[in-house]
Amino acid sequence: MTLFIDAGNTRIKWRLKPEGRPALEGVGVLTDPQLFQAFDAQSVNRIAISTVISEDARKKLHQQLYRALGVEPVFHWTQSSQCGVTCAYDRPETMGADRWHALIGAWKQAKRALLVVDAGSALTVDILDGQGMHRGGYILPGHRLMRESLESNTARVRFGKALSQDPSPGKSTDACVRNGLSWLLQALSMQLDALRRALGIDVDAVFLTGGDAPGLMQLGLEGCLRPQLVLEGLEAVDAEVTGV
Ligand SMILES: Nc1ncnc2c1ncn2[C@@H]1O[C@H](COP(=O)(O)OP(=O)(O)OP(=O)(O)O)[C@@H](O)[C@H]1O
Ligand SMILES: CC(C)(CO)[C@@H](O)C(=O)NCCC(=O)O
Ligand SMILES: [K+]
Repeated sequence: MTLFIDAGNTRIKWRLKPEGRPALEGVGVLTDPQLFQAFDAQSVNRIAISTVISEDARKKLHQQLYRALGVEPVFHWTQSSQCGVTCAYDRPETMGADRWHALIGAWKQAKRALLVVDAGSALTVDILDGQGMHRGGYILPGHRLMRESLESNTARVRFGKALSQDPSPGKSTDACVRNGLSWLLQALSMQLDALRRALGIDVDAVFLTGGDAPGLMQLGLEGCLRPQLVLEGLEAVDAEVTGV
């Protein structure tokens, strides 16, 4: 069976699909040596990967998987056109494979104009029109990266880790920062909503994924939560390549 992997900048998500049995899924971090020990070495005969990690980290992941499972993994990258979706980039190979696979996962389901919001380490927004043409997107720092950049570039702005869902003005450093990020993400939700309406996209065609997606929904962003959207697109791409 095939092992599907989405290796992001922070976390790695995987899915195994045994025939006739429910899929096995998991989340981990690349530095965990136990990560792949859960897989039965006998039964995995193909590994398909979507990744945005550095070339060094990618080579390491390749080695780890080969050692653990005896299978050479196949890496899937952004193409100019695939599975009905056409990339807007002049240089498609420079667009993150996670964005591409998320778009394909969403297109496979919706087959109409749609938005994908991936709120992971970075937050990305991508637009597809009703013909599957990618109309471009946005890349922003994610919630954790925004907090970290504030913390590491100021001396006196110190605050707690807990996320806030309160966008009201703060009256302490901690509340100013935490509520400030909520306020910003609420503004982002409003922008996304305006974009969606301007493009005539209904709520069911807004696909939300990534660790911070539930938080965005709590701040008012409407859409469908699809935590495994990248893996879903990766599966479609791999099926097209292998002809299964
Ligand atoms: N258990 C968790 N571990 C890490 N991040 C988490 C967790 N729960 C929520 N988050 C939030 O999720 C965000 C990271 O999302 P996600 O796990 O999708 O990242 P990622 O997939 O590793 O990132 P990317 O794919 O963009 O590299 C962080 O900004 C953090 O606020
Ligand atoms: C933007 C991220 C980090 C989101 O995971 C990833 O898709 C990436 O590394 N992209 C490369 C740059 C681009 O997509 O244009
Ligand atoms: K991601």
